[in-house]
Amino acid sequence: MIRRFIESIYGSRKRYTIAFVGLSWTGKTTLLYQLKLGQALKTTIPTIGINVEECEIQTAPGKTLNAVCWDLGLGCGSVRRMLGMFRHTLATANAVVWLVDCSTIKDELEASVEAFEEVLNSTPESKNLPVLVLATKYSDSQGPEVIDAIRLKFAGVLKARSTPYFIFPVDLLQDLSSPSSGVIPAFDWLHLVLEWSGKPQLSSSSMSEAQETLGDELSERLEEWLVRASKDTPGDEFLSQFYSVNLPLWDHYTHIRIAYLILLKHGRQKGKNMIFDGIKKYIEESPQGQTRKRTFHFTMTYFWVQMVHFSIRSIAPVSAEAEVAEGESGGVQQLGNDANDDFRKFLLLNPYLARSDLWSEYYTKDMMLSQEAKESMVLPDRNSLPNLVTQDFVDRVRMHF
Ligand SMILES: Nc1nc2c(ncn2[C@@H]2O[C@H](COP(=O)(O)OP(=O)(O)OP(=O)(O)O)[C@@H](O)[C@H]2O)c(=O)[nH]1
Ligand SMILES: [Mg+2]
Repeated sequence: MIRRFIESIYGSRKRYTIAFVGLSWTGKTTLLYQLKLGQALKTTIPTIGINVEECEIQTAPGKTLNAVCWDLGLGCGSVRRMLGMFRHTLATANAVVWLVDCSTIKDELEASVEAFEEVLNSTPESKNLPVLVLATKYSDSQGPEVIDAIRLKFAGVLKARSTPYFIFPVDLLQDLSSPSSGVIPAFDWLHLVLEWSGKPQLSSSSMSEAQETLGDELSERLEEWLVRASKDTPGDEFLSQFYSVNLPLWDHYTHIRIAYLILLKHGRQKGKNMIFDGIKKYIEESPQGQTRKRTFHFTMTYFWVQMVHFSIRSIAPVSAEAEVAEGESGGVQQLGNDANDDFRKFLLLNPYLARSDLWSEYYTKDMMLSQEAKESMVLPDRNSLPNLVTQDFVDRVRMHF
């Protein structure tokens, strides 16, 4: 089913699907936007969830590799923790691009190879995928011996497979046309391999096989949410039910959809207050038992508003929401008939939002459950909340295209 949603969102035009994977901070997002925008991002922040872009990569004069590229962020977790979520992408991918950071191999090479093996073994399909290993930040490293060390370590896993692989040193911050970039030769190799392998360009793996790989609790919840969203009342009606304290359920899904719809419609500044006031009112006036006598939690509400807003901006950078928020025009965006489809797309690209305990990546339990956090906004004591610096940069570049 997840595959069907992906196809309904991105269409079934023939092109390759390529998954970018690797330990944190190895350059996945930088690579994605280099390929998409032809320009390196000046700053990035750790990716929570998934970035996906359609890229047209000029691999040789007159040759274009059309690819849907998935940047599989680790959020604050490890590759192992995220495997359940990655599986459905890997099950439909035509190739894996694995990134390993040359400048940290002393500490991370071992972990990278281990994670690499886990990823390749995570689905029946990924076992047979061609692999391009990009040794990133090569100019910051000590030169060819680093690549030798990477080759040696990865050889154990790669040689045991019968599918093509290659390791390329690259510098993702260099202009793609610069000889020290290395990105184009690497993708030229991959392009040749993909053409040569003659695989259908959208993997033909049967849905049931892909489904079998979705054992993970979060994947199951995501599927449940996607079904629920497809049958849910249209956006404006859902919001009317919220304002009139008459929603059928009051659960995590409901909260995420409320935040999504209001932020989309009213922008962040006005929307945030509407969400806060609306939730307070709902808790006070809700039908007996529906909110199980929960009291309003300031920091928790702020946390989810921030995460949903961040997620909206991550997938729809120059959306009406952004214009309303940035223009501060006070305008109201009408929710279209396809609001349910948009919400499904939103969920699909931001699956981590279905984790009701996501806050624990940022706050300790003691902090979040404290009286102070309940009554006012307290800052995270584990990791800082994601912000929009990177995304704003991407938006600005995009607007010039
Ligand atoms: N010098 C140099 N810096 C790079 C290169 N690739 C990425 N970086 C920098 O490394 C940092 C991490 O890059 P990201 O693209 O955010 O890495 P990521 O793999 O997406 O990180 P996560 O989302 O946390 O997993 C950024 O500061 C990049 O500018 C490279 O090839 N050379
Ligand atoms: Mg990233």
